[in-house]
Amino acid sequence: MVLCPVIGKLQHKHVVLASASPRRQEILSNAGLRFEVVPSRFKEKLRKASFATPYAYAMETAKQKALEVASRMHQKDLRAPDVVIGADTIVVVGAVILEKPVDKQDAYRMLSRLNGKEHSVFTGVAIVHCCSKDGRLDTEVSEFYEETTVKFSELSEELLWEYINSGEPMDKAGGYGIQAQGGMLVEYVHGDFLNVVGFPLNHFCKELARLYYPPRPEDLHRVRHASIPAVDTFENLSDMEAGGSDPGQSAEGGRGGQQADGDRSQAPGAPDAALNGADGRPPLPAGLLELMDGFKASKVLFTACKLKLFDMLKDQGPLKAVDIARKLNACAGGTEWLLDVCVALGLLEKTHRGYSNTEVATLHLASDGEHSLQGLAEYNDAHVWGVFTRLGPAVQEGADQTRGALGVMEEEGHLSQSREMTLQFMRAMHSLSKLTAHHVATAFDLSRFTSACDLGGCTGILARELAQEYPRLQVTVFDLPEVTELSGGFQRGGRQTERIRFVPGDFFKDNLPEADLYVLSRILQDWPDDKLHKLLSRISSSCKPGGGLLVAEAAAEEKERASRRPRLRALSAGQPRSPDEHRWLLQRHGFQDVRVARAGDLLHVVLGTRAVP
Ligand SMILES: O=c1[nH]cc([C@@H]2O[C@H](COP(=O)(O)OP(=O)(O)OP(=O)(O)O)[C@@H](O)[C@H]2O)c(=O)[nH]1
Repeated sequence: MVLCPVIGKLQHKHVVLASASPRRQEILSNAGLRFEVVPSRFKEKLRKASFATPYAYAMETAKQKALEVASRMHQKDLRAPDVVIGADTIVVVGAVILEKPVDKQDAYRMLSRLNGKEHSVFTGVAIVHCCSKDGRLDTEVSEFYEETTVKFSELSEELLWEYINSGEPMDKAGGYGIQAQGGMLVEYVHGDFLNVVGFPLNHFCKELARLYYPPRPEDLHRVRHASIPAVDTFENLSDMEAGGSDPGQSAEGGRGGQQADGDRSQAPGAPDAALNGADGRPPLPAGLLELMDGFKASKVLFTACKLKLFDMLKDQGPLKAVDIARKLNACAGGTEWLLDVCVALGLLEKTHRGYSNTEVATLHLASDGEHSLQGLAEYNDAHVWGVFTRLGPAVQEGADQTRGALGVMEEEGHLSQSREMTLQFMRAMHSLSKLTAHHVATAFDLSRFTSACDLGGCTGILARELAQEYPRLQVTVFDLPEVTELSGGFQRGGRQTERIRFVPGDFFKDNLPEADLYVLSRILQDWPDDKLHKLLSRISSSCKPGGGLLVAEAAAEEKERASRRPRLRALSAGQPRSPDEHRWLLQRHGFQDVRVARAGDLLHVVLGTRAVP
């Protein structure tokens, strides 16, 4: 059976899988693909440091594996197969790339690195189309990669060795097989499971769809496939190839209702498949209606946070509406409305005993939790909300476009306004940094540095994470005096606090504290080019040769730049820069060996070493 019709496109072609991996063979034959297996002899010895990203390395290795097989087969028979597929799977933890262990000790080293942590698994895939012309081999290569995040539980030495002695780790990237006993080591997986096993089947089908069903230019505005198009969509597209009816209509009505920009939410205009009337009336624009109401939902969330509703229910819930109203000193009717909307939004639960928080509300909306986003909600309500009400006039009148249509940084100008505003800003940054600090601190191995200075480090969340991760590191948080003065209120005790100090100052004016490593986390995006160059040049002058600069910014690879969150933020904070732009900025300011890594879902991190001037 061929469920995915695009696989059927390869049915009559001579397809070769250039891989000895039994897992890849199984995944592809389970999908209905018929192919010959010719393991590649390409030695996986490319210089990792010469690649900008780990996935670039995996894609190049996959390509070389496939090309080696294509040219060997061509040389032998003077005939090449039609298609050769190559793949390479790697595990990335911090800045380190792990492949297959060479022996048990190596497997132990790998598994110890992964123990208790999150890591990324990348599989690079190359699809090589071959053609022999006048005895010469012509190839056309399409390549892509898929990333999956995997977290290991905390595992005992005993368990690690037991697993290693089972023999399973030896032919597996990172030293574990998630599909077998290695699955027991894993706490969670985010992304495509088969990608971890060795072949991202879903992305492969999308890539085939892209190659075999390119949309006609006139259909581009209508057919937007982020997912593998539904079977009926393909059939219509095939009809189109054969000169059939207009596929655009049915493609829109099919299951492919996701946006091409990578956002998983339904496209605003995309119809709900079940409501797509056959009577010629337009389908209900459910996504659009949801967008129209989006601001109301935000305001409900902000109001409930401001009233400290989630704090009250965390400590005292479940409570009846009248009791909540009494405690809030609010009107009973109004309170009940608010509570019921919170239930509808998935923030509260309602039973015969009254209202209580959902798990997500207790975790992220109560003010004292480790993962609380209260500060962000409060800041968005008090400030960003107002900024966005000026969007219309700002678009018309054309504010300073370098900072986005609104011409203001969300964070700009408030620090000097009032102590309360500064605190609100700090609470928002504190909330956000808690989500990302660990990823930033561990994106690269920073153990060679003994002192770090986090410029604009605000409440010291990242400093704390750095100190925790690197026991030799002394960390300075350098921020404006009005910020450092208030930062004490955010500190928790702990041994690593002894290695953190707060120094007041302005990074545009004052001498920067001495350090081996300078850190800029979510700072560069807030400044226009002239200021940014000024700041980088000041850091470059203070940084000794061999010292480092670590920059963390909103993830902004091409596909992400187009997606919803960064786009909305860009309205008030300017367009995020891509990893390549950051690499170039660091190089321009005297940093070499610049490397880029992902830090969780939200950020990318760039690390450069100061060259001898
Ligand atoms: O959870 C799992 N993770 C990884 C694997 C298997 O690991 C290897 C990865 O190695 P590589 O990409 O170099 O592929 P090879 O096996 O050497 O085959 P090639 O001939 O294609 O180079 C891969 O086999 C994964 O399947 C796993 O099984 N589980």
